[in-house]
Amino acid sequence: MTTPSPLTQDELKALVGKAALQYVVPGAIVGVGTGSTVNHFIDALAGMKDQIRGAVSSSVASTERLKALGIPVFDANEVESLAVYIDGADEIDGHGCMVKGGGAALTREKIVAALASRFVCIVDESKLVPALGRFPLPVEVIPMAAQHIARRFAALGGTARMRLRDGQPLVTDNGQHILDVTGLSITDPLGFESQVNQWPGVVTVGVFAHQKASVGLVGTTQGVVKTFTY
Ligand SMILES: O=C[C@H](O)[C@H](O)[C@H](O)COP(=O)(O)O
Repeated sequence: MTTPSPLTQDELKALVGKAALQYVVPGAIVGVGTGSTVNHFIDALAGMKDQIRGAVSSSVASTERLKALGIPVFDANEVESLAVYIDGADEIDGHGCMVKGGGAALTREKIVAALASRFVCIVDESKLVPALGRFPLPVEVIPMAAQHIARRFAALGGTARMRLRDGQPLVTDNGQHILDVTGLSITDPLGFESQVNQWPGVVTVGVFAHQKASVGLVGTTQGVVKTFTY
């Protein structure tokens, strides 16, 4: 008897991306996040595009993918609210608090998530953590404030590095830069998010605690597991 080979991380992402379709409300506009897991969701969503009005997207990359598949994309200013926002995460704790921004889309992700009544987070099991802080924390900053903000993180015991692309500071969809901060211990995600949000020059901190996930769908080798619903 042969043992089935374990699923790859990408296969787990595909599994959970497809499972998220059950949260899409027919006839509605769906909030769509960014990243490799969400890309699987977008591809699956194309199969039911005739049943939805369209999407509000959190990045140029997701917008391009949605449009290429024939899914209409609305500007966030055109909608008052969304029933559901579906997005991945770089890590998620047992309370639904997340670190996001590994794909530099954190600011628009927070904006679209804020419009939604329900945040469905789709991850493979490698993203589950007992407490936030394993993944380098992305922080979108106004370029002229980068060094000042890096010093503030150093005072908290962290090390901030400018994210580079092709040897130059990465420029986000919003024309800003990203600092990736290691060495932090985020014991109070709500308080930490509020604190960093107040620093001049911070556009968005990648802790999602005020807008945490209401549903967690986790792709595991045993199938998709719903971790919590608030
Ligand atoms: O900025 C990017 C987002 O926060 C992503 O949702 C996050 O990085 C997870 O991406 P992936 O599904 O590719 O691991």
